[in-house]
Amino acid sequence: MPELVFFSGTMDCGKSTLALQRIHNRSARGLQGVIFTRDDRAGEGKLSSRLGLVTDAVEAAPGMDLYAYVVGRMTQGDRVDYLIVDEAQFLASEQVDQLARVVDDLNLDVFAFGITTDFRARLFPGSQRLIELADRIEALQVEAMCWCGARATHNARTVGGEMVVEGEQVVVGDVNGPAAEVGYEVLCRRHHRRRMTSAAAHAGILSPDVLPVAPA
Ligand SMILES: Nc1ncnc2c1ncn2[C@@H]1O[C@H](COP(=O)(O)OP(=O)(O)O)[C@@H](O)[C@H]1O
Ligand SMILES: Cc1cn([C@H]2C[C@H](O)[C@@H](COP(=O)(O)O)O2)c(=O)[nH]c1=O
Repeated sequence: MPELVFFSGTMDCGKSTLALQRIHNRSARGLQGVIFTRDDRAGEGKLSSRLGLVTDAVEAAPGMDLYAYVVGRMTQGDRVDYLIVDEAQFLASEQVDQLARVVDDLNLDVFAFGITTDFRARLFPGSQRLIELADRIEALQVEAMCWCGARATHNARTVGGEMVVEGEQVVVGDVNGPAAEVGYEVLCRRHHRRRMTSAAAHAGILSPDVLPVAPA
């Protein structure tokens, strides 16, 4: 049975690498997929991994009907065996519904890859809909790590090196970026809650909620 699978995790946990490996393994067996992405750091119409691999992809622009696009490709005679969707968190909710329709009506596997929550630990619309509709949700086995050594489960945004909790939901960026700009760092929940990035920890800054003692 074809499936809608959501491979989810934090930033920098290997999602795009896994997407590229799936494409590679299928293409080695003669299978051809439609590769969608949205707002990849490498630029429009690119699916890139931090390991240096990159492939061309179809930009899943806002308002684009992904089901109609796939039907159009098949109607013009293109072979379509499966779909890969990277940066799936950025999809609109209705675009995820269109992916589910690809599975159910066109009998194709759809593998979606994306981060679950934003820098405020709130679901992205695309991720929320994937959690609601996916046949399976897979956590990546190569987990990203917080600076404390725990498994990283959350994404922090930094501006000028300071963790922020307000701002636009979508700001394309990278981990280990220049401190002066918008950057990201993966953290465990404890340190995300305490707003303690690696820089803050090394500076010895203690959050007020380290000791949950009510003021006298
Ligand atoms: N120089 C490196 N050597 C080995 N592995 C690396 C290196 N740089 C990045 N990686 C691996 O690539 C992962 C990030 O892969 P990527 O597919 O870009 O992540 P995601 O799409 O989840 O943000 C890192 O977690 C790490 O495992
Ligand atoms: C947490 C968070 C991330 N983003 C952006 C930053 C990156 O461009 C992508 C994630 O890409 P990755 O391959 O998984 O590293 O999402 C954002 O726009 N808003 C956020 O809150």
